[in-house]
Amino acid sequence: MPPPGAVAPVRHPEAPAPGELLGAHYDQCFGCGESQPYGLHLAARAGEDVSVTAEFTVQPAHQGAPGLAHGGVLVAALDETLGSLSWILRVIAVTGRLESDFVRPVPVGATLHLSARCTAVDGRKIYGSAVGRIGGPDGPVAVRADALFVEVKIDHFTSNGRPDEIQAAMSDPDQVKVARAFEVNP
Ligand SMILES: CCCCC/C=C\C/C=C\C/C=C\C/C=C\CCCC(=O)SCCNC(=O)CCNC(=O)[C@H](O)C(C)(C)COP(=O)(O)OP(=O)(O)OC[C@H]1O[C@@H](n2cnc3c(N)ncnc32)[C@H](O)[C@@H]1OP(=O)(O)O
Repeated sequence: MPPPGAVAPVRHPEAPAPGELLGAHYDQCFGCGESQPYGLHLAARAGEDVSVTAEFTVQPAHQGAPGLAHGGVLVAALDETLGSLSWILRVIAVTGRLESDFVRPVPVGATLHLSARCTAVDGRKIYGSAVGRIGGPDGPVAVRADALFVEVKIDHFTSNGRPDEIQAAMSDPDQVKVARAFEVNP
């Protein structure tokens, strides 16, 4: 729950337009990267205000029980969708806390229709909620989560990530472009 002093989130003036595909923030990301064979390959789009939508189809590699998605994978999908709100706020943030409810089992082959919105901002603390529905964008809720993200600087990654991957990312012009987009924040 956001504290009493929290304010409404503000859509960044240069945020992608509603409906625009956001693309991967890192090609090796388990959530959205194209280069992760068993990743979620989650594709997120900008929504109205400070919101996003995303889809993820459960693959056999994502099973927990026979024919059912692993709960941790579903939480990863919620986390990734919430993280994509960064593109709308133009702020780099990492998950500090994520509380999830599993409401319905999600079979392999099902597409999870996700939506997330930022509910409040309090300094570096960013609050958000997400749901995942099955059977269609208006289908029943299968999973949901409330989260607190904390704004960080780029050195959160460069100081803590394994040097091999950091060096590879910093020498990839596409990756540097993504990082730069978040550095200017009026
Ligand atoms: C060159 C390569 C660049 C690559 C990246 C480039 C660009 C990225 C761009 C876009 C991103 C787009 C999409 C991202 C999509 C998905 C990603 C998924 C997100 C994740 O999957 S990300 C991984 C999991 N995540 C972590 O790996 C975090 C580990 N963690 C920490 O790194 C620290 O823990 C941190 C930074 C969270 C805080 O540390 P800190 O020292 O900076 O700040 P501090 O502790 O003071 O907290 C400040 C205020 O938050 C409150 N607070 C903190 N944690 C709380 C909790 N759990 N519950 C309640 N309140 C909490 C405090 O109570 C205080 O509140 P107050 O100010 O009121 O006192």
